[in-house]
Amino acid sequence: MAQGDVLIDLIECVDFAAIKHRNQRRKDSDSTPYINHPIGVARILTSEAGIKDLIVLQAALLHDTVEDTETTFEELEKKFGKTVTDVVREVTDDKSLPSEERKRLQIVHAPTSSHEAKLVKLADKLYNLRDLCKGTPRGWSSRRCEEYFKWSKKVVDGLRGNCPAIENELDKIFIAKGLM
Ligand SMILES: Nc1nc2c(ncn2[C@@H]2O[C@H](COP(=O)(O)OP(=O)(O)O)[C@@H](OP(=O)(O)OP(=O)(O)O)[C@H]2O)c(=O)[nH]1
Ligand SMILES: [Mn+2]
Repeated sequence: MAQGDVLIDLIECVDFAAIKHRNQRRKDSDSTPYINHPIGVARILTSEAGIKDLIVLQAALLHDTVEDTETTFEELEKKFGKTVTDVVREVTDDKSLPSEERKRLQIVHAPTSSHEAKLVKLADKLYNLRDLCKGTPRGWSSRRCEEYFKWSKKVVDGLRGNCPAIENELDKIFIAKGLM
């Protein structure tokens, strides 16, 4: 694919995700716009892990649109194609399930997910854990934060061997939290 076409495809994803997440905010003290998260996840993949795979970067930008907005997989497939959509599908929790079950399934599904989905999930976890290191999300107890670190370690253990740069950064956090 020509470089110009790659850039067009990426900007389409940034624009689509920005529109879909436009009314959402992160749970930090600044109520940061939610779109900072998917953009930051894509940036971890490009700037920290050197990933240039367009499918992975598109999936990173779109990864929370179905889970957290009214976006459907059909809509994604029509606009961005089946390959990107399948990666988003792999990293999307089924919100109809109770939270405990969703958390359990992330641990179960991590080891058998595709390489592309593992990369997105690793960057997603790194971004969220860095946020947690900066402050407690609105409405969270310190116990809930601790549980999130422990659970994340179990998910990440199933994603290992796919991206040393990101795994190394995650390990620094797990070591600092006494989990390794
Ligand atoms: N650390 C942190 N997380 C925030 C903040 N604002 C929103 N989030 C989102 O909260 C989710 C984690 O909170 P949970 O309570 O465990 O997730 P749930 O809402 O799906 O049950 C993450 O979803 P996710 O990206 O889908 O990842 P995952 O945790 O489901 O894998 C994360 O993006 C914030 O300020 N700090
Ligand atoms: Mn996310």
